[in-house]
Amino acid sequence: MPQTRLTVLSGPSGVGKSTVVAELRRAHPEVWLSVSVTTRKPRPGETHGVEYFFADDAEFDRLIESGELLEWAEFAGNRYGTPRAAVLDRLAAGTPTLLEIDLQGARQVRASMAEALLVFLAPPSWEELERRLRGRGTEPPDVIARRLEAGLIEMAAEKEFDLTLVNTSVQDVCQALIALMAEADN
Ligand SMILES: Nc1ncnc2c1ncn2[C@@H]1O[C@H](COP(=O)(O)OP(=O)(O)OP(=O)(O)O)[C@@H](O)[C@H]1O
Ligand SMILES: Nc1nc2c(ncn2[C@@H]2O[C@H](COP(=O)(O)O)[C@@H](O)[C@H]2O)c(=O)[nH]1
Repeated sequence: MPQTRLTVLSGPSGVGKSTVVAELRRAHPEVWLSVSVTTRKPRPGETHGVEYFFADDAEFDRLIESGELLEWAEFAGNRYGTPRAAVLDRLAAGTPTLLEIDLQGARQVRASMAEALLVFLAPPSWEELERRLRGRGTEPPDVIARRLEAGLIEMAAEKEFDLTLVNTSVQDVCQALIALMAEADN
């Protein structure tokens, strides 16, 4: 089976990346989403090995030093990284493969895998982004402020991506994303 092209989905915190990816995987279970490692504490309902592999700082340091991460970044006070081997195995097997990561991680993927498809997920407006992030209710106000600060930087980097999808409708974004992934492999 041919090697597939890696797809990366990025965008500011609260734009709806996880929501879009969950819908995409519901409708297209053949797509494989990388499970990242993070030093962030689990939110209620999150399970080790499902949303994330939750790690302490020492374990994260070890993963960096051993070269086991394809990319990693510090985001709003926590570290996040993509386990390298699982991604390379899936790509080699021809599995449609998706990363949901921040801007710093997307830049690292671009540097190491020039052929990757980088998709920027944008909010319909800044006000709607704030509404979604606050409405999710998973972070205290100081963390929301840090995430919005990072969001300003992410929004300014939109042009670095191959294309932008505006998350007005989760269904529409999923359809566009799956079409892009199929196109990228042809
Ligand atoms: N198209 C949409 N219309 C309205 N609300 C949406 C839409 N997409 C996502 N949301 C809502 O916005 C909130 C943030 O979504 P989500 O957690 O998926 O964002 P995220 O980009 O993954 O955030 P983070 O980067 O912080 O993990 C959630 O409450 C979700 O239900
Ligand atoms: N560079 C990376 N960024 C990642 C990775 N996994 C997730 N993320 C991004 O972190 C923020 C915050 O996520 P949250 O779950 O705490 O809300 C968000 O932008 C994610 O896309 C990763 O492996 N590398």
